[in-house]
Amino acid sequence: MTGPSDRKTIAIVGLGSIGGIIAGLLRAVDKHDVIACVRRPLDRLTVERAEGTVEVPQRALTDPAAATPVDWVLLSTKAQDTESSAPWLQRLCGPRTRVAVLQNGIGHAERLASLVGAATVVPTIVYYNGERLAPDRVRFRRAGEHEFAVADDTDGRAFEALLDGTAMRVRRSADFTTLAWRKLLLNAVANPITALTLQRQAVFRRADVKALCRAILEEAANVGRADGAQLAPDEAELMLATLLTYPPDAGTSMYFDRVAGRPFEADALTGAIVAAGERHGVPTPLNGLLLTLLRATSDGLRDAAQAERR
Ligand SMILES: NC(=O)C1=CN([C@@H]2O[C@H](COP(=O)(O)OP(=O)(O)OC[C@H]3O[C@@H](n4cnc5c(N)ncnc54)[C@H](OP(=O)(O)O)[C@@H]3O)[C@@H](O)[C@H]2O)C=CC1
Ligand SMILES: CC(C)(CO)C(=O)C(=O)O
Repeated sequence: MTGPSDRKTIAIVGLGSIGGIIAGLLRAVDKHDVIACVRRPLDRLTVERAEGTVEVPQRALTDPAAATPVDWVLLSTKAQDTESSAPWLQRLCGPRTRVAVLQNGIGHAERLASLVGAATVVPTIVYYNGERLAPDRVRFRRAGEHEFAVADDTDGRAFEALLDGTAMRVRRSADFTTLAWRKLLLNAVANPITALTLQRQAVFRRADVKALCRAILEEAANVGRADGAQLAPDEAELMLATLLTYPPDAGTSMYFDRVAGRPFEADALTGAIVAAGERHGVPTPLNGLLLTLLRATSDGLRDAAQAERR
């Protein structure tokens, strides 16, 4: 049972697919004070999910100057928007604040180190699938046995406790690096292929796409092993099998960016694999090719959006 002293203040920066879902579910349980840190006003949130739709009022701030230090920040912007979240982090972080990073990719702590002052960074792996249907409406799909993974330490346990009552299942692991690489492998194929083909996950049912994914995954897994991840000899095959457990009509975060004409999270995902390959002397021709295509497509979307605004 939550006592008055267990009630925490939680600020969520990045109220999109992933942040909208966790904000809505935390608010519904009402064990903590949830503040949405947003760029446009928001007073309600609806989360669609298999167990039933949740509709909650939402307290929101639109100006970082109005924010004060909180117990927890949940950062769920795209990785490339981390820098632009700095004014929020500056106001929300104090020495007793924990900043849980709800972003794909590896190296969360390094990405955040210069932005959080004396606060503690808590890396997380997000397994659920989110789709933003409107600024105040998100769709939540579970994928696999857990919604999150964290390190099995004091901060990881505190994150798990924070979500108590939300029905979010948190895996604690003594080998966070391996889990982070496994998730990155999934993103190495799921995100680029859906974004570049402009198709939802049904595209992974094609034999030619599966063969391509297998080759991309084998290359990326070699990099992960060199980076310290304990990956199985048949990790590529395992990841492909995991990918095929997603419903064919599920999208990916990068697919939604393509549809909306937003820049891609290319450098934090495929780019992280290529960069780690360079560091360890492991060749990455396929991931390198994907990275070039992603960057070129992403820049094209940005240029088209700018031209439309003129
Ligand atoms: N979607 C998914 O299924 C999954 C996504 N992830 C990862 O989760 C992270 C978030 O992805 P996702 O939720 O899909 O992304 P979205 O694009 O849906 O949401 C990102 C949100 O960040 C907000 N934002 C960006 N910059 C700022 C800023 N400076 N201040 C305040 N808000 C800001 C955007 O606001 P605005 O609306 O104003 O643009 C938007 O609401 C990514 O790292 C992604 O890879 C992980 C697992 C699954
Ligand atoms: C694994 C997947 C595809 C789940 O939504 C994801 O992490 C993303 O969309 O970024």
